[in-house]
Parts: sequence; C-alpha cells; structure tokens
Amino acid sequence: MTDQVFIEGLECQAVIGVFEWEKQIRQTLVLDLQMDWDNRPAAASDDYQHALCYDTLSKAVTELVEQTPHELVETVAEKVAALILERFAVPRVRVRVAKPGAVANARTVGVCIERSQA
Ligand SMILES: Nc1nc2c(c(=O)[nH]1)N=C([C@H](O)[C@@H](O)CO)CN2
Repeated sequence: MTDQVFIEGLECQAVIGVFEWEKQIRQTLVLDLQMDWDNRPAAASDDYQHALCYDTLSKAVTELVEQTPHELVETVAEKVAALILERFAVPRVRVRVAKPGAVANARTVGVCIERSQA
C-alpha cells in the first residue's frame, strides 16, 4: 500500500535549542509529514470518517511542538512521530523537522526520521 496523506511546510513557533539564549525566545520550525494511509475507503465512500484528517493532525502536531520547550530537533521529530503513530493509528510516518534560522549560511538544517507501528 503506497497511499499517503502529507502535510508540507507546517510552521510552528517553538522554544528550541541547546543554548541559553534559545530558551528565552521562540524560533520557527518547519515540519514536513508523510503518513502511510489507505485512501481508497475515503475515496470510494466520499466520507470524511474514513479520511486521515490533515487539519486535525496539523493542529495536534502544532500544539505538541509549541507547548513544550526542547533542546534538539531530534527530540521534536521523535515526539511528533510517536503522536501520529499512537493517536492517529497511522502504520508508518516520515517526519522532517527543519530549523531554518539555525545556520546563517545554510537555507535550512534539520532531521528526517521514519517510524512504524511496533
Ligand atoms: N543535530 C543537531 N545539531 C544541533 C542542534 C540540534 O537540535 N540537532 N541544535 C543546535 C543549536 O540549538 C543550534 O540550532 C543553534 O543555532 C546545534 N546543533
């Protein structure tokens, strides 16, 4: 099954970073999310109940990322993946967390992970 639901460029304002000055401010994190999901039942029935709602998912992820301070983008990626697997019963998720302000002469930096149901 290769169907997916995706969310690209989800901007969150997070307390994120290892340095003391970073703990005093909010910085932008940009998330790209790809969820394996069988889209055929939703398409066949045209019924929202069968769809993985990208709006609900975006709000849940934003709340998670913005409500708690973190030092590492790696931690954010793991927590986001765990939330999506557990709360939304997604079989496999890919999470990319970019921190565009982190390195002055790079467009962006960050991490990508892929996690599946145990
Ligand atoms: N692999 C990582 N490297 C670094 C991180 C990170 O979260 N993961 N964070 C920092 C600092 O917070 C940096 O973003 C400040 O500019 C450095 N390296």
